[in-house]
Amino acid sequence: MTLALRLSAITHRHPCATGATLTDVDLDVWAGQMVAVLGPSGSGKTTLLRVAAGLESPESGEVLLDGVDVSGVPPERRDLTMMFQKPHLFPHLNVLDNVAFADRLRSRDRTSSRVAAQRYLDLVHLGGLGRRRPRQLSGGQEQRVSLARALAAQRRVMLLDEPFSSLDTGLRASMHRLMDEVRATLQPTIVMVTHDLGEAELADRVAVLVEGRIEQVDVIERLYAAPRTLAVARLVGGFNELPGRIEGGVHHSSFGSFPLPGEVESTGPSILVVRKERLELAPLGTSPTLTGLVVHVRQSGAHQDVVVALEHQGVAAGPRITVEVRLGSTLRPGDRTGVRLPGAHGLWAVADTESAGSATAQEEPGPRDRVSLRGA
Ligand SMILES: Nc1ncnc2c1ncn2[C@@H]1O[C@H](COP(=O)(O)OP(=O)(O)OP(=O)(O)O)[C@@H](O)[C@H]1O
Repeated sequence: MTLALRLSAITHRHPCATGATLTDVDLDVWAGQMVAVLGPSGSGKTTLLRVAAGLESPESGEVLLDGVDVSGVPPERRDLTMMFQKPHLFPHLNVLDNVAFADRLRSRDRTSSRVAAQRYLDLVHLGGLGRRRPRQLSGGQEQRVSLARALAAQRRVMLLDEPFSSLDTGLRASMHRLMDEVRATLQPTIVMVTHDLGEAELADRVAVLVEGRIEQVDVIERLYAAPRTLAVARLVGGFNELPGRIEGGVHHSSFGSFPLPGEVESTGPSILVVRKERLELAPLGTSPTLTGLVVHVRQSGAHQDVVVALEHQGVAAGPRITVEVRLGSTLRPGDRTGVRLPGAHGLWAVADTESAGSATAQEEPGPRDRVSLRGA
């Protein structure tokens, strides 16, 4: 596989901003693949795309296209195209000529650029709308035309900045299906920024950006199963958190001692992060791992989330954990219940940097006071 785009050690600071917007960001994008940059609002996603496109200059670091440093190359001469949340179609051109525009810029003759544009319009299922003006299109159609135009430009890398976030749920789902089709047909190289986990699932790999730093680059399944940091776990969502400490591959807390999978190798303060769908409610008589009081039962999509305040020394004042129940629950708030944790293969732990930070003031933590992931 060829490395199409590499962002190497990018640090960026906006003029007048107090801190850096991006810090030491590395990102590799292989030809034909799609990488999603997932992060909360303000984490620096758009700035990262703008640096790649040459619309912002980083304080340090390099942007390489096919191995060539393009840091000094202006945006219009970089082999990249950008697609935004708003389509930005040319209002005075019809749909076909909007899509043919990049070819016309490359001095291709009108007829053959229109023939090529028609193929891209067919690909986005708007083959019959070539003669319309952009104002005669719906929002979803405009975004399809915008996608066709970006594809027709045939640039090395497409940079998509939350392109579907202004569409309603149904249209967004149909754009996601279209992206799958387009990727299967043309294998474009794509970097797409999004704050939507469902959208990130379209990509081959997801780079999680939090406060300007890449916290993890992984396939989506690993983000669900093995987040590297608490920030990643919280962004992905659906994790319960039990603070404690790891010693010898076992997580210890006032709620018990739980062996961790072999790849979690650490000592020190750490938080057991357990997915809500991996927990089970268990009757009290069956020696459950934990006990607690139901405080809330709510519908979550097709499932129910049962929120349980854990008991510690007979008082239900511990952390609240959520158990996802697929078949519905007869439990009601105020009921006492047991909860069973999965075996080691379903458990994961991340460094508790907040506790580790506060420990520094009282005691000097040892050099091994962090969670590291063997083989991750
Ligand atoms: N031109 C600018 N000057 C100063 N600060 C800026 C500028 N543009 C963005 N910022 C700041 O940089 C940070 C990152 O902004 P950016 O737009 O890259 O984040 P984002 O993750 O794309 O956010 P969103 O998802 O809300 O679009 C924010 O704190 C923002 O306020």
